Amino acid sequence: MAQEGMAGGSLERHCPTYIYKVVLLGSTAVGKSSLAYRYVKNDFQESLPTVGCSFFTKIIRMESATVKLEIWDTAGQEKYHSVCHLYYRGAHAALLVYDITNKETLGRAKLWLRELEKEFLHDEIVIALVGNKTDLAEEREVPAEEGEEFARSRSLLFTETSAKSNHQVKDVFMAVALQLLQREAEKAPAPRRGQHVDLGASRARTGCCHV
Ligand SMILES: Nc1nc2c(ncn2[C@@H]2O[C@H](COP(=O)(O)OP(=O)(O)OP(=O)(O)O)[C@@H](O)[C@H]2O)c(=O)[nH]1
Repeated sequence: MAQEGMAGGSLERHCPTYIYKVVLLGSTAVGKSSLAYRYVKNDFQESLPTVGCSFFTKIIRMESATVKLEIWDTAGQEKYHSVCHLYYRGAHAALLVYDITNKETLGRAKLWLRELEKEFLHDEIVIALVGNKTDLAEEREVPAEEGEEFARSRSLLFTETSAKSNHQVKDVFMAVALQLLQREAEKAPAPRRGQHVDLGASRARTGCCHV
């Protein structure tokens, strides 16, 4: 459980820490590892094939809370498909990644969505559809509107990114974190008159910090 230390000063403000599991799902070579790598290490490498699953963490400090994202990067190759459900079990959020230069990968992302819908109740998991590789605009096969329209029809977050040129990578993880926090706030019990209530903890494990 994440724990923040005490900072000096007489004014203490309760600041919870939320720990969320975020899984990256999608076909092989759509750029899942590259997105995680760009977000966590702010770097891009041409070759990062995933064997099974790799793991990254990222801490986001916000005014009302600290969010620790545990990012599970799953391998997209078919041979790993049968074990993938083990990785997304217990996830709070999923990024369904496709490659905008390969229409088939959007179809695969839709199949992942079906799998997630079997595993999770509707509001149990935050899902973002992510069209990656916008730097390859000339090779685009999936119009942005198509991804956007599909995401809207299924109430998913939607962003197009480029791990290579660092386009909207931070934004997509931030949007997920904000939606997770918003859900915490919605689930928290209504405050009694005069009572101060911070964002409540439910499914997410929480730690606590005082600043
Ligand atoms: N042009 C461009 N290439 C990218 C981008 N993101 C990833 N790539 C390249 O696409 C290839 C696959 O990227 P990975 O990050 O390994 O893809 P993955 O989805 O993790 O693949 P698996 O581990 O096989 O599931 C690599 O050659 C990357 O350099 C991007 O935004 N733009």
